[in-house]
Amino acid sequence: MQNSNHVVLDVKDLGKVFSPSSNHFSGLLEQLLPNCFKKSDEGFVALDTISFEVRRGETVGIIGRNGSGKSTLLQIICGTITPTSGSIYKEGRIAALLELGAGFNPEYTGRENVKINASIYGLTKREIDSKMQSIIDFSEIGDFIDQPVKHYSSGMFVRLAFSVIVHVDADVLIIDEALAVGDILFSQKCIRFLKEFRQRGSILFVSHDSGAISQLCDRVLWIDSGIQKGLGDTATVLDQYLEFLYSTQQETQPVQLGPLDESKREMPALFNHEPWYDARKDVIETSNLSNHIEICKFEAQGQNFGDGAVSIFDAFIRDANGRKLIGVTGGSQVAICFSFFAHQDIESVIVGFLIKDRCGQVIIGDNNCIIHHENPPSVEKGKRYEARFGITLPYLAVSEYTISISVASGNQADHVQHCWNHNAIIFYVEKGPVAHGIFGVPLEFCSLELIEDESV
Ligand SMILES: Nc1ncnc2c1ncn2[C@@H]1O[C@H](COP(=O)(O)OP(=O)(O)OP(=O)(O)O)[C@@H](O)[C@H]1O
Repeated sequence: MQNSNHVVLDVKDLGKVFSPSSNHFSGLLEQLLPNCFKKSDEGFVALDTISFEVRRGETVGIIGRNGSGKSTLLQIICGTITPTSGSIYKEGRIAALLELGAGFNPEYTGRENVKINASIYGLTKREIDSKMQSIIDFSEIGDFIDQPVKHYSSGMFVRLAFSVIVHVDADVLIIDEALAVGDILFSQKCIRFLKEFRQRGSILFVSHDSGAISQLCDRVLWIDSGIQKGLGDTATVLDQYLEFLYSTQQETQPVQLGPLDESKREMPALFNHEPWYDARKDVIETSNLSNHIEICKFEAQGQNFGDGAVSIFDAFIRDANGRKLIGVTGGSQVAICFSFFAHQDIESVIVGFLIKDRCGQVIIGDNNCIIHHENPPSVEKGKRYEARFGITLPYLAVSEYTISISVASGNQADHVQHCWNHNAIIFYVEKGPVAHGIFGVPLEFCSLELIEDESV
């Protein structure tokens, strides 16, 4: 289904204040993390004037750190918590997968809980009976369906609860984080269902997993400490959120440096070995499957964040001979490069890049941590440097891509961002040989062998 302008969920100026006595746990958290908490005279402000809408056929993601108010918001929308202020307009049948086991009675069997749950969603007894086997099959919990759910693992709870909402013909699905529980095969099955559901319904999806959010969501709402920090297209809001997670640092210093004139510089060959071998290379390169990639110029004014100890002033792609490229084909050896100026001496420098697709999903990302693990590089104040990552480009699927680049220091687990540039390089792929998947790799051979002849 195409997104329409028809609004199925309209949340306006929603607020929630928990009374001080309502939860000892939040009181404890408040003592431990005082900066994360806002108080009002009446109690703890869990949500403060949240407004957004979900249109028919749209998938909206909700992100935010732990305790930011995501579950509270979903519970208010589902009617299990009353808001302190604001209003909600809802249309159609809403099915929700909230916290683990919510809505299940632990003493009843899985089958009994399915009956109760499905009837709450408005299914008749006849409908429930006709769908029961399919619900059990989807959940893959087998004979456990006749055990009391108090004996279920958390994964089994999610399987059964998800299976119920798959079968209730909802117009709007509300999913809280739950896909993180359970095994990867079931998670993939759920993601496949949600992708298919998007064709006919709307989804509100809470997750800490920006990969899942970028795969599924058209727009994202970002909440922090109960305050709406962002609402907009997925890639933009995920970038803002990432920036915020690093935001203990100050603004980047303004970039005033231009690219260096390379016309008089000798550039040595960057690679000393052959690129990959693809048995289809000649066909691909001489046909309209050639994976031509058009590269845009570095945008100095692109979004930066970091503590400003370095300024990135150029980013580009070089070919194997070191020439800056405006176009390239998938399967070529290239170096993803960027130059920066060091405003101070820095040790243990980490340089890295992320290639993301149009939805903000990371396709490839790497840094120098492993290659330089024995001898991490340092930079000196007042000097310019160029970071280069030599890779063989895979064949990329038709899309628009961006490359984010960064300079940090420390180690993989614990580092300070000096300068992160979102979307430093933008490039486009208009055609290519990728048959399935996100990108293609060389097909070195493909054969069909006779292994036994039973006709003789
Ligand atoms: N019943 C309650 N009484 C008092 N405070 C509550 C209550 N329920 C939630 N809170 C507080 O409201 C805040 C928001 O909680 P909520 O569970 O909505 O956050 P969240 O974003 O879903 O977190 P997480 O990502 O960890 O699931 C937290 O500080 C929490 O302690």
